[in-house]
Amino acid sequence: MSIPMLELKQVSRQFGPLLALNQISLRVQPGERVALVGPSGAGKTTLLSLIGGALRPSSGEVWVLGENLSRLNARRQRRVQRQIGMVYQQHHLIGNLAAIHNVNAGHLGRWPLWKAVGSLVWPQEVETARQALAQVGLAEKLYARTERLSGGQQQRLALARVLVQNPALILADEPVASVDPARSHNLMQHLQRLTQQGKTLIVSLHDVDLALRYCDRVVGLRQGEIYFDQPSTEVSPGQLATLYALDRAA
Ligand SMILES: Nc1ncnc2c1ncn2[C@@H]1O[C@H](COP(=O)(O)OP(=O)(O)OP(=O)(O)O)[C@@H](O)[C@H]1O
Repeated sequence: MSIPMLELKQVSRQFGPLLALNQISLRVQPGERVALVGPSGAGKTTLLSLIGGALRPSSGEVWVLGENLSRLNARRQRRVQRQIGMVYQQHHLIGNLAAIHNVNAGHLGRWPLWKAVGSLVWPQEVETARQALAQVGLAEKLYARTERLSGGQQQRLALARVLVQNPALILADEPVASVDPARSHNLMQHLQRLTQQGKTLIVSLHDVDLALRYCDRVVGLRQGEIYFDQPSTEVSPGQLATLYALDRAA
């Protein structure tokens, strides 16, 4: 069997006295499309941050691409990091730069410093950036100032940056927040297409319908624990109602 893209081994994370994640074990194979759903505060963002390496577990182990994230030296950590692309609620774009510079930020883990700095004056790899923007329907926005793009366009720009990075694993934290329903479907279709090209997707979603429609596996989180983990075709309305209702009762 191939090395899992991701493996969490009894991972817990505390913030002071608060146990945000409790003994989470999860294995994700390359090419899987996994949705994290659950009520606010269930631990979805914390889980994605642990996988992305932005947070360390309080106990347990996080393995990505066969490497234990806690045991890596700086060089190997960078190598794993380059294989992880992030799409956030806030797009983390630099507003006063042209779209191309934000797209080219996807190269930063690979480009030497001189090239990254030089590209701000004389944009590098323009054709790659143009193709990535074209893939998300923004071909004509290559030199548009980022802050003049609409929220939905900025979201797609953030996705173009991930396309340029070309990671093996994409982590998306509520990527369709503050986007109208048509754009939400459009963005999810883009993400779905990426996994059809062999990438792995782990996406947190408040919209359960999107999770069921675009992901093949759904992990329900509740109060820091996995409440269910199963193919989206097998998730029942009753399970979902309980996932959210239990939290309200707690
Ligand atoms: N940096 C932090 N310091 C203290 N507590 C935190 C921190 N980050 C998260 N938490 C707490 O951990 C719990 C899980 O938060 P998390 O953001 O992971 O939930 P979530 O499922 O992503 O919620 P939402 O759907 O509202 O984004 C919450 O109780 C939250 O308040």
